[in-house]
Amino acid sequence: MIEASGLARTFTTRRGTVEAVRGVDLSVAPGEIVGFLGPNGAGKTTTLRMLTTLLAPTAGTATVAGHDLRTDAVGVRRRIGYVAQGGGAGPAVPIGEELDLQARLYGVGDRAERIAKLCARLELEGLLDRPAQALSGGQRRRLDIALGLVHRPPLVFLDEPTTGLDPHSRGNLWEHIRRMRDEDGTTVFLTTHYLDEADALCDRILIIDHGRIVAEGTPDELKRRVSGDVVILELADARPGGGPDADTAGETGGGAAGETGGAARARAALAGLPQVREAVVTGSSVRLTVDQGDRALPQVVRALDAAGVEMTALRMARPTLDDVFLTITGRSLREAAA
Ligand SMILES: Nc1ncnc2c1ncn2[C@@H]1O[C@H](COP(=O)(O)OP(=O)(O)OP(=O)(O)O)[C@@H](O)[C@H]1O
Repeated sequence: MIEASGLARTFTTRRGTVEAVRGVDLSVAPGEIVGFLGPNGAGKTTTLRMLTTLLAPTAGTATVAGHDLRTDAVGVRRRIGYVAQGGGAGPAVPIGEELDLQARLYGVGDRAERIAKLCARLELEGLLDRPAQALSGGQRRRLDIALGLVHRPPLVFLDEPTTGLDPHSRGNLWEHIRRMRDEDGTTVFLTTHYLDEADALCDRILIIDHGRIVAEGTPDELKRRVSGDVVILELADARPGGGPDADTAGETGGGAAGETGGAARARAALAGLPQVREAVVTGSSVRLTVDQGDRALPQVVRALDAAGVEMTALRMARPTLDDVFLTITGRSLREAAA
């Protein structure tokens, strides 16, 4: 649905040249929800504006929804929907008229039917007499999406769709975006700087920083690639020698001298498991870094059982996308966006 190669854009300002996008290659399959994630100023909007024909690339080529970006911008525009970043109060006309005008502009034949269906789908029924200024933030974003979808585009671009919405409205909008794909097969390309949004909504994520794509994959792949999963064990008996009178457990890592009895036995039992990459002991806790935690967990339990190591608790934690960004760029996404 999208194939782009070496897409770049520089801006010339009074202060000099800004390389907003420095050569982006990307490929989006039909029916995918792809998230373009990065901090403020990373180049997300500039890339989106190029892919939607609003901005000419300085270099690179792309085919979008079957049409060449450089030679057939009109063809691209007919086949895509673009929902720009939120903001602005919108015109004072009733939203029903706004939707009707948009449908006329695109030459939609069955306008009334299309608008009724979209409004039912996006929970805008009963609001058609109101102007956009009289809508809540969530309703306004749903109207923006309805306007972008009125001509049934197979591909829709959403620029930061949930920025400024409260958590309930964000969750609600995610549902609508998912349904758009599940029920109509619409391909969705969205930008966001919310990690939870990319994680919850997207099949695949592209991470952009300083105008370049620095990582790409499903949310799970990205998290696994960077840090593995973390399993935390609480040992019933972590004291030296395992005896009831022993006192300090101490902090050890990597099998240091003075490791406690239970912890030493746990480490020995886990050493042979291929999925366990690292074990760090802190007091009575053992923190394991493992590949594919859901598969490793039963084996960890069996190995500890066989070695007679008693546990009081066992939990698995997944690395977050923020960990991914931190590992790749050396900065947290929040710091980078500040
Ligand atoms: N018209 C312009 N003229 C000069 N510089 C620009 C222009 N548009 C964008 N830039 C610069 O290009 C870089 C990328 O901007 P862009 O808006 O694409 O980032 P973004 O990732 O979408 O950020 P945000 O999350 O804040 O929307 C920034 O340094 C920005 O200041």
